[in-house]
Amino acid sequence: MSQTKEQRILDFVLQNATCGDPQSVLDNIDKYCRLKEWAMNVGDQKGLILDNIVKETDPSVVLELGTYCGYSSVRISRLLKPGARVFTVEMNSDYAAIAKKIIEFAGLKDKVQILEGSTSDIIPQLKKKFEVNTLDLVFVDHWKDKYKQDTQLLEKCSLLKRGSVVVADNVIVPGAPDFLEYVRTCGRYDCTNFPSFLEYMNEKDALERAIFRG
Ligand SMILES: O=C(NCc1cccc(CNc2ccc3[nH]ncc3c2)c1)c1cc(-c2ccc(F)cc2)cc(O)c1O
Ligand SMILES: [Mg+2]
Repeated sequence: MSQTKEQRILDFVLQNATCGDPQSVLDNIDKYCRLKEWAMNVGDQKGLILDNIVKETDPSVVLELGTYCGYSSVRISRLLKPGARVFTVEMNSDYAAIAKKIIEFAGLKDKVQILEGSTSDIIPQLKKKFEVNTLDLVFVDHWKDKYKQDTQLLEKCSLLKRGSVVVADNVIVPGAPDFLEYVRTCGRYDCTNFPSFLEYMNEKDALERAIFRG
């Protein structure tokens, strides 16, 4: 059966990274996607900015929208204190299967729970089904036209508290203009833009950090 790009990324990690070493998993995904085949991981440059935001926030409960191959799940969960958790939502079951293997290879399966399905269905279940009270950090990296509606859904489901940090990837490329306009003008967030570059390319991109005011 012909392989997918995501299967080739997984194979490269299994053959070249060190089992139980999250940094080697990240380094090998970045190496493959820079040298062989581009893929939509947040990447090493935006990844360093994300690392700093995670370290500053020191979150106990993280929600990620858009798992893909698990690169940012590994990136975030490798920095968490014992007992802290990442819930990551992925609608594409092929991506979810690859991510599961990459997260397990990195030795982080006890910190990360992959929730398969649409954010629209899963976000309203987080409190009752997954025993979430509020979220300390949200990393938004799924369909760009769902960023705004899902941020509003998080508010509606009372999953954000004062100080909850929402970080969005790709606010320049592909862009999420309605999300940016919303968080910057609705009066409920303190926003900061972190200019960087599109993963593995020289094109400008940015992360946006929106801290919920409560
Ligand atoms: O589009 C992107 N990522 C999102 C994404 C894309 C496809 C499938 C899914 C499926 N996953 C999923 C998960 C949960 C969900 N809940 N509801 C729906 C749903 C869906 C998600 C993306 C694109 C580029 C990019 C491409 C081309 C280019 F030229 C420049 C830049 C760079 C990135 O960094 C990106 O992140
Ligand atoms: Mg992205």
